Amino acid sequence: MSVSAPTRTIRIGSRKSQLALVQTYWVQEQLQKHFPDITFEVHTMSTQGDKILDVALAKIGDKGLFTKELEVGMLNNETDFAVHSLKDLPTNLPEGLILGCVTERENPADALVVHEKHKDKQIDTLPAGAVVGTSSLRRLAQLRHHYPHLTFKDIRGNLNTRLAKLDAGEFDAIILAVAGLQRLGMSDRIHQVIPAEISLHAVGQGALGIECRDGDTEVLSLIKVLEHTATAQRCYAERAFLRELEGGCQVPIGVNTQIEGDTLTLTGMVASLDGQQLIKDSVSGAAIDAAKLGIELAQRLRQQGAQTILEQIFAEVRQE
Ligand SMILES: NCc1[nH]cc(CCC(=O)O)c1CC(=O)O
Repeated sequence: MSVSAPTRTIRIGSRKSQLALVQTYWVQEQLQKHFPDITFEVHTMSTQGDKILDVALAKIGDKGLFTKELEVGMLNNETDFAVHSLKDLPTNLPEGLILGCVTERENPADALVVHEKHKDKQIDTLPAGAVVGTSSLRRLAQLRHHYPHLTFKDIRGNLNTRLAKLDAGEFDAIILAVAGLQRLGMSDRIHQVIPAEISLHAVGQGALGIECRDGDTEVLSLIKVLEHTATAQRCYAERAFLRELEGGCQVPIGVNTQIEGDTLTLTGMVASLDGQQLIKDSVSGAAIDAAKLGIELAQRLRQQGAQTILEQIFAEVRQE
């Protein structure tokens, strides 16, 4: 009697948002092509971040707002790996889990999306008092620094909700990640790609991070086929920089990375919430020493006053 080899099923954890699903189905499709004999199943879950929609993100101290439930699924052996927007994945992962793969990055920059009445404007020509929506302290601090005449207002909800609020006239403009709009087929809403000189992007922005169990060599060998080395090196440098600086809450930290040959250049900034202080510097070195470069840049910014800015922010958040 012949017994055919049982087909292995790999279970992928994902959030339910439209963006999360587009990203997870992309990973599923790529892996299915590489491994036609394995079945890849998507298991969706709601995370805390999907449920709490009425509180400003910056005030929710808990990191891993969009990842915790997915991590519990892997630790309980209900799923085998999880697909995240890398920028939502905390720099310190729970015991037993690792960042197993970083995929090729889309444009990591931020985009300006404007209300129709400002279609002839750019970020530097929006009128004084124009209301700009963002929930990110990083975007807020950098834009306030450059454009103190603009008014900033918190905005929450998924991409479609935010765009609807903009179109309804609640905001003159909003800031969103270029990558998210591209992945959802809404590139036509990108009015301006904000230059890195004005706003450094978030750590990991535009890349996907695949998290799995530490030591699960089978799953690791599968997901590694989607790894993009240059993106991974850039993101390891960015994540080391953030890990070295952050405290217990969201902080205005931005980065930019470039790779030329074997050399990686990491630029990073820390700003005060009012945008009045902004400390920025760069380091270059071997791309294979990515994490070391991140730590080195963090130490340099500390020496230039970043520590004082961060302590002030931690104290303010604690008081609220
Ligand atoms: N937490 C929100 C989030 N997480 C990932 C993206 C976009 C895609 C990316 O940066 O990879 C977004 C939306 C945004 O910032 O506009």
